[in-house]
Amino acid sequence: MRLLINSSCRQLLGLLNCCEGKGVSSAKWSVLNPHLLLLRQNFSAKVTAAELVRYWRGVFEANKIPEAQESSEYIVSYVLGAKTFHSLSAGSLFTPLTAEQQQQVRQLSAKRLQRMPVQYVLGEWDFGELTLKMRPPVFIPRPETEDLVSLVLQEESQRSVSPLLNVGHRCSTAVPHSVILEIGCGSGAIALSLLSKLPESQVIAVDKKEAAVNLTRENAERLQLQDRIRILHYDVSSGSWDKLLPWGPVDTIVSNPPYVFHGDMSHLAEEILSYEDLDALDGGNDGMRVIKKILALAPCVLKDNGSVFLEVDPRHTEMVENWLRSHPDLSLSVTATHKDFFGKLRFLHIQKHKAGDSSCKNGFACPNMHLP
Ligand SMILES: C[S@@+](CC[C@H](N)C(=O)[O-])C[C@H]1O[C@@H](n2cnc3c(N)ncnc32)[C@H](O)[C@@H]1O
Repeated sequence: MRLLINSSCRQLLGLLNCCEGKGVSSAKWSVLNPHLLLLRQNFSAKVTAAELVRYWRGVFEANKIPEAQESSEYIVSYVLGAKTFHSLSAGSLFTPLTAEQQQQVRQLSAKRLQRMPVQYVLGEWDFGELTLKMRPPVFIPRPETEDLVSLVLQEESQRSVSPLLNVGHRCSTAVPHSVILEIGCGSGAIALSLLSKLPESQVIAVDKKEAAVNLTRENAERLQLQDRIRILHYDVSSGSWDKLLPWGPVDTIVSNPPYVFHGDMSHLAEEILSYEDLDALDGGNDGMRVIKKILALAPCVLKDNGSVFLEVDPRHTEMVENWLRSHPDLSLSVTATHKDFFGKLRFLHIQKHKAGDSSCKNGFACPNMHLP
């Protein structure tokens, strides 16, 4: 990293000498080339947020760092205690940063220059209305997954207005609180968003990676949502399922599983390949390695008519339908597909049919768990 900065400074000094010698005024050059601000910064402590953003954008661009403008805005805003550059007041935009603040910006920018995703650089990121701690290599939640949460919330709101429940001789609109199982919780983005919106619900959040389990736990405590969540170190390929039922069969399973086709993995951005856990993304040759395990598990832990909500690759919508048709013993079928905000088929709603052959009795081996 230091090498990168040093070499770009050396090049810059060469360029400066060369250009000023050819009659380009230094004032004009400083507009053309934000690198000059670094040199200025070394001589003068008075650097404003706007100037720093401009300067680091230039350094990032010179080093071919993607999203140079956004990266520098996020870093400078973070150091000034704001979420976005646009939310900074005019006062803080043009007030010089202290030496400590400038140093913090330098340290964070140095990480970004090493292609670290800005979410890990800052150590936190927003998902919906929650601010979550981020730590490599735990998967960084993507914005489209917020729509997966919305689909589960929609289903929950329908449940709460559905048929009147007969409570003894009285009728009531009360619906028993739902139990939701999230498979592959990562930082806890989905599980904690659901808990924060569903004050009566309970969530079991599982992940096969200890780093993810720990981060979900930390985020749950930071958000004070730890009382209604069980966070378990669990691999859905393990073939066991009884530990997933602390509250009995679940109403809903939700998952954003690893679903990238193995052949597509090498096309991912350097930021992802170098910092994120590739196991969180790689879905095997057909992208369905973990999806099939979730579907095989579903009838064992779901209530009758329970739902599975999955985020998938657009190619999976048809593949999953075909796979479920060829496994009728699972008693599952796709009831809806939904597009993401790019218009790509991204989400599947799958439902368990009412008590079929596959319904599993708690404590007995589930016949579906050994499907490939
Ligand atoms: C795409 S990430 C999703 C993380 C989080 N739910 C989100 O949307 O930000 C997939 C997660 O599934 C976990 N995972 C992968 N294989 C698994 C398995 N066999 N059993 C349980 N979790 C698994 C990974 O560790 C990773 O945290």
